[in-house]
Order: sequence, then C-alpha cells, then structure tokens
Amino acid sequence: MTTLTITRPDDWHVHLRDGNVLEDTVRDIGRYFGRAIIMPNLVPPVMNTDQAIEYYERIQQVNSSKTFEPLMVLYLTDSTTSDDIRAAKASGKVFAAKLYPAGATTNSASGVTDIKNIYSVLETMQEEDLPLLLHGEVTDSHIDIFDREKEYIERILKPVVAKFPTLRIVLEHITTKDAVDFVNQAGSNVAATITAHHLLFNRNHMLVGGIRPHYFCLPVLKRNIHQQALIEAATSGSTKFFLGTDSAPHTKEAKENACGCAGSYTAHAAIELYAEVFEQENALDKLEGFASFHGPDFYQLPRNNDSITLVKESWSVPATMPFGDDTVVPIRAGEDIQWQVKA
Ligand SMILES: NC(=O)N[C@@H](CC(=O)O)C(=O)O
Ligand SMILES: [Zn+2]
Ligand SMILES: [Zn+2]
Repeated sequence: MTTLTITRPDDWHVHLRDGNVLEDTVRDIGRYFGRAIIMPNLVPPVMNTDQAIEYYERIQQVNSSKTFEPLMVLYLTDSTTSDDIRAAKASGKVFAAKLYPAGATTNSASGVTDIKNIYSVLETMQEEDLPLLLHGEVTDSHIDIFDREKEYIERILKPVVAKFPTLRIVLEHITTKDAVDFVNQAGSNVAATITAHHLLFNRNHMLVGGIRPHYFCLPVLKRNIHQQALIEAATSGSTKFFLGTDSAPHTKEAKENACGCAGSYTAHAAIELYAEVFEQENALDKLEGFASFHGPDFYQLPRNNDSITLVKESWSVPATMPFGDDTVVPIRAGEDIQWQVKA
C-alpha cells in the first residue's frame, strides 16, 4: 500500500458561504486542513472587521475540528477606507483583502469599479503589509472570456505591481500560462494559488460531448497548453505557487440550470485530487511544499506542526452531498478518486 505523510496542509482560497450550509462546508474543509483563507463574497459582502469577526464566529459555532482555523478576508469596494485596512490588520483575525472587479464573478456586484478608486487603500495595505488577493479578470464586454485573465495582467496587474512594489499580492486561482509566466518573473511579493480542478481539467472536459455545468467556474477552464503550464508551476517546487482550492459550492439546481452559476465544489476531496496530479507528474515529493509550506511562508505565518497521511486506496465520490436544505454535486461525482486521507 502506498502512503504519503505530509505536514498538515492549508487551503489559501475557499468559499464556505453562510447560514445553514456552513455546517456542511466547514465539516468538509475542516477534515484535515489546518487553516483556510475564507472568501468574503457573501451577500452582503464582508466589508469591515466587525462583519469579518461576526462571520468568523458563525464559522466557529459549527466548527468541530480541533485543528481547523478560519483566516478572514475583507471584501474591497469603492468605499473601503484606509482606516478599514488599519482596523483589519490590528484585529489579528483578518489576514488579507480581496479585490473583485465589479461584475467579474459570483457575488462581485459590490466590487471595485475602477482600480484607481482604491489606490490610497492599496498604499495603506502596502504600509500595513496586508496581502492583496486578486480575482484577476477584466470585465469589459468586448473582451473574450478566455482572454480576461491575460488582459487583466497586462492592463491592471502590471501597473499595480509597478506602483506598489512591496505590496504582497496573490493572483488567485490562476488559469493561464500568461499568469504563470508573470508570477515567475515578478518579485517574491507576488504569488499565486492554483486549484485542483484547473490542474485536472481543461475546457474540453467541460464542453466536449455535452456541456458539463459542474466544471464551469471562473476564471473559466482554458485550453490544455494552459493546463500544462499550471501543472508545471504547481509541481515545480517554486515557492510562488500554493494550494487554494477555490471550492465554491452552489446548489445542484443553481448549477444545472439554463444560466448556471460559476463555481466547482472540491472541499470533499481537495488534497486527494491534488495528489492524483502530483503522482501523474512523478512529483509527489513536491506536494508538501505546495500544500503545506509555500502558503504559510508567503502569509508570514508558522507552518503547521503536525501531519496527515494519504493512502492510495480508491473510493467512490457520492452523486450529491448535503448542502443545507439542498444538495451540491461535488467534482468527480459518481466516479472514483485514487487517494484518501487516513482518519
Ligand atoms: N470561482 C468561481 O467560479 N466562483 C466563486 C467566486 C470566485 O472565486 O471567483 C464563487 O463564489 O462561487
Ligand atoms: Zn475568483
Ligand atoms: Zn473563489
């Protein structure tokens, strides 16, 4: 039997949602992750430290894991102030601020309409050393959806990195070779998260033989040369790339719909899915760095000091999983996954 023991991993990008689904999302993500960066795109969003702490407490009320700790994030809007940033940093509970370009993705309607509106806030984030997390896609209607990340890097990210040279920035859930190349050539203050689904799939998985809504997420899956670049980055050992599942549940009904929501659920099998990719690349020795070291090092937090053990033993993913009063269809529903985490 093949086993792999690694330092306890963290998830640097996850959506837990709120209300009666929290019990399900927190149980899944807390199975073995030590910490997780909790995305603030609730309705209404988590815009200040009081709201972040209230959300933290709602998560902790249903958190039965002794090892799981939520790390909160502020949602930037055109009205965020420098005082909001200072209060967030001082709270010890907020670890980053997230920039959603208005209209770019799920629950981004209150996002920033023009990056210049928050330049003074970014200045304060640089001073306070609070990381900026980016959903890196432009929203212009004339820009093709497959080109929106590349365009964001050229038009928004490059100028921001030049203007705020010591601001720590995470380009979230990268999907293109352009993003990999940009992050690789940038300074050590610029990093990226990579999801399991962008490593496992390309747009053919979503579109060939019928449209598969559970693979639809944003930024959308790209062609296989981009998938290959992401696999190389994740398995390279570079400290600039780390694990962020972007597990983003929507009800079965909201996904299997004439206008299906963007987001894929992977919290039921996150490290298990990453392990498949690293094994295929003969890079299982690089999984620990990607999943357990590069993230905390970038966030300037201690690495976890215990471990988990993965066993190569196939199991079947259920067709649906509980999601409050509804159900969610997890990635690989009804199919097998090769690895599992030993209880
Ligand atoms: N990734 C997604 O497709 N959806 C996310 C939002 C996001 O991370 O962009 C969601 O909240 O559903
Ligand atoms: Zn996003
Ligand atoms: Zn996300």
